[in-house]
Amino acid sequence: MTLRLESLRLLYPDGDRDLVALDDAALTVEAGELVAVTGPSGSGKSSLLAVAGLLVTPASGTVRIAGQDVSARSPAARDRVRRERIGFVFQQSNLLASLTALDQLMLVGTMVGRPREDRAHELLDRVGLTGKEHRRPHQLSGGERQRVGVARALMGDPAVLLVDEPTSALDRERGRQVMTLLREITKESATATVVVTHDVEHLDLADKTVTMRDGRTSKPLADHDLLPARKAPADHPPRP
Ligand SMILES: Nc1ncnc2c1ncn2[C@@H]1O[C@H](COP(=O)(O)OP(=O)(O)OP(=O)(O)O)[C@@H](O)[C@H]1O
Repeated sequence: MTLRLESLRLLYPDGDRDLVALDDAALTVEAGELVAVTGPSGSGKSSLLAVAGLLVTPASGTVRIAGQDVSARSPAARDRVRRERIGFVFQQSNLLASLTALDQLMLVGTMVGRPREDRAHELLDRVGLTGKEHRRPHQLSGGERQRVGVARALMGDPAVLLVDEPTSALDRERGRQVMTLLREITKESATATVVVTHDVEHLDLADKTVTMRDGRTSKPLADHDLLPARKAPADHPPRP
């Protein structure tokens, strides 16, 4: 399903005036596509993710999933869309300290009405954590915790995957593994994936990159626009 954000404007009260966090921001992410959102601190990246995830209601503009305007619905209906259609992966993985990896997934499975242990095992296997299902967060590395976070987000079979700074707490190699995993999952599960990242090093793993500045989104750039030298020549045969 396609995620489409159109003409988003988001204001935060700031003394006697409003701070404009999103200003005519727009983004389209097709199913099976990973779009990176980058930009300086305070440019509106987290705000864009919060609006896309129906956590915050914009002053104007729309959030469409599969063509339907889900931003205009009642709070209860938006909660349902969030539960049934959207998966979140957070910066610090946000795992519950007392739960094992398996139980982190089962908790979300229960919340979305699908507490399937076989699916939880399958997902933990998919993110490379077979044998570590019964470990608690403090018994896992930072990269492993982040991978539990990815598996957990997939328990509800989301159409839209929203990921906030997945590599910021990881070293370069582990960060790249997590980004590679997100790319693979996006293709396999056909999610419309948005990854907010400061980490320009891994932008080649995105299908498109959008840069934010002062609440505005740039025109999306494809990988080959950003990094022409890295593309294999076969991808770009010389024009006759
Ligand atoms: N809850 C809030 N109340 C008031 N202003 C806010 C709030 N959240 C964010 N802002 C402001 O909105 C603007 C956009 O913030 P946002 O967090 O979306 O930026 P960001 O690009 O994600 O930044 P960073 O990279 O530092 O996380 C900033 O000027 C910020 O100070």
